[in-house]
Amino acid sequence: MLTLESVKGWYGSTQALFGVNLRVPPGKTVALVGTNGAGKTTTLRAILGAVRTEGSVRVDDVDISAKPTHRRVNDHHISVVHEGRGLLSQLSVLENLTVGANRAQRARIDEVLDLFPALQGRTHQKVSLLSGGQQQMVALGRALLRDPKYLLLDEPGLGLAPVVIDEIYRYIAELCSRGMGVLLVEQSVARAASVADELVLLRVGTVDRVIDTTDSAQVDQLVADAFGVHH
Ligand SMILES: Nc1ncnc2c1ncn2[C@@H]1O[C@H](COP(=O)(O)OP(=O)(O)OP(=O)(O)O)[C@@H](O)[C@H]1O
Repeated sequence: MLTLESVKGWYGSTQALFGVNLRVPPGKTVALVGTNGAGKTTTLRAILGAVRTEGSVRVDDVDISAKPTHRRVNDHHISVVHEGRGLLSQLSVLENLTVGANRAQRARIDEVLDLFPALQGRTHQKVSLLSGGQQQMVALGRALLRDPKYLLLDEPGLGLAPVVIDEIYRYIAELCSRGMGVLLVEQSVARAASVADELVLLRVGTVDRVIDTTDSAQVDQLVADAFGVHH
C-alpha cells in the first residue's frame, strides 16, 4: 500500500497541499481529479520528495518521507511518468528505455517491448520521429523497466487522440491486474471513472471527496459537477 497521511507541501513559502490523505492499494488504480491548480501534480511530487513536505508518505508500511527522491524510487520501487513525458528526443527508443537502468532492469527489455507491439521494430529509431502515442509508450516502457510496485502517471493522455489514450489505458489496466498500484492524474473525470477503481477529488490542496467508481450515482454526480467539466 502507498499511503499519504496529512501531507502538506510547499513551493518556497507558497503552500500547495494542506493535509492530503490517500491510499493506493496494490493492484488498484486511483485517479486524482480536480480543477487546475488543485494540487494533483504536487501530490505526485510530494510522493517523490520533489517538493518540501510535512506529514507521512509510506510504502508498504515503511515511512519514506525523509528519504531523497532516488532512494524512494530505487529502494521502494516507485516509477513515474511525468506530464510531457521527459524523453531524450535525439536518442533512440532503446536508449531512452534503458538510460540509467541497471543490468537486471535491462534484462527485462524484451518483456517490456512485448507489451508494446507498436515499438517493436522501432527500437533504433529516434524518439523524435515517433507519434505522440508511441512516445508515451516509450515513457511508460521506461517506467516499467524498473519493475515498479507503484506507478505514478501525470496525465498520460495529454495531447493524444482518444483512440490512443484508450490503448494506453488498456496497458495500464493490464499492469494493474498483475498487482501494480497506479496513481494517476487525469483531467477528464469521465475518463478517470472509466479506468480507475477510485476517484480522489482534490480541491485547493485537500481531498474533497473519495468516490468508488462502482458507485455510478456518485460518479455521475461528479461528472455533472463543475469539477467534472473538462477544461
Ligand atoms: N513550481 C511551482 N512554483 C510555485 N507554485 C507552484 C509550482 N507548481 C505549482 N504551483 C502551485 O501549486 C498549486 C498546485 O499546483 P499543481 O500543479 O499541483 O495543480 P494541478 O492540480 O496539477 O493543476 P493542473 O491540472 O493545472 O496541472 C497551484 O496553486 C500552483 O500555482
